[in-house]
Amino acid sequence: MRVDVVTIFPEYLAALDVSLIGKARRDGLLDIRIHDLREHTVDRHRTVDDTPYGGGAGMVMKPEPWALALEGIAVAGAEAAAPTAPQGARPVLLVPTPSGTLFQQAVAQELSTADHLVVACGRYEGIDERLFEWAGEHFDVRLVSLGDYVLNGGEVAALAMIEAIGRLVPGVVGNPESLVEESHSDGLLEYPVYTKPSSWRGREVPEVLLSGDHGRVAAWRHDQQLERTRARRPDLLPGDKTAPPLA
Ligand SMILES: NCc1ccc(-c2ccccc2)nc1
Repeated sequence: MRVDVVTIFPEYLAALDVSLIGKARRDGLLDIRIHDLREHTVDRHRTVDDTPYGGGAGMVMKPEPWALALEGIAVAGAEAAAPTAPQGARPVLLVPTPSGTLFQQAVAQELSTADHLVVACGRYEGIDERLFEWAGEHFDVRLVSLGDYVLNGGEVAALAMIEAIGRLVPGVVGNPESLVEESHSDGLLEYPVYTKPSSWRGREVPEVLLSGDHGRVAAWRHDQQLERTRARRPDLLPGDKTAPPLA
């Protein structure tokens, strides 16, 4: 998967050089490129923002630098893909924003199959809306939120989304088994985990986990998932949310 990230703070994305995603880049599984939006400004002050029409506090990001940056990426992506992929789907333009649809595991799963992901990290009060209208002609535009809170820009959310998506690309996680029993992969929160020592500061590992009875362990773990989901995220449970409490 090719991932291009556009930002005025390229250094913010240095975390993508580390750990699992960093290894996937070095292994060639993820082709991640970071672009400085200011490289696509056309004035000597390298202006990326201006005051909002209609007044109000803060500044708005100008559309032209974004269009120039995204055009260059779309062309480069198409050229890089041309020899192998037929005229494939349009690149996905992923825009972290508090006004987006909720980014969830199902969205990460869907986007992990994209050939080309372009992530636009806004700052200030956001990007001129006309940029997204223009981008719709060239990209599959996805405005997505991580949750109902506001950051100072899209970079932190971009890191989270790229990790959530990138780790699902085949080969990135060594043992695909570990992707199966994760929170949200089966619609429930994950069960509690334990490791050595079996007795720690007077606290014991649940006996069932030491029993060697794989059937009992699986049943106990599923019960724990249900109990945790009911207690912490009843909204994830299918059907009647007012299910009676556990007996
Ligand atoms: N829901 C997480 C999230 C994502 C993006 C932003 C953001 C803030 C300012 C400018 C551009 C994006 N804030 C929160």
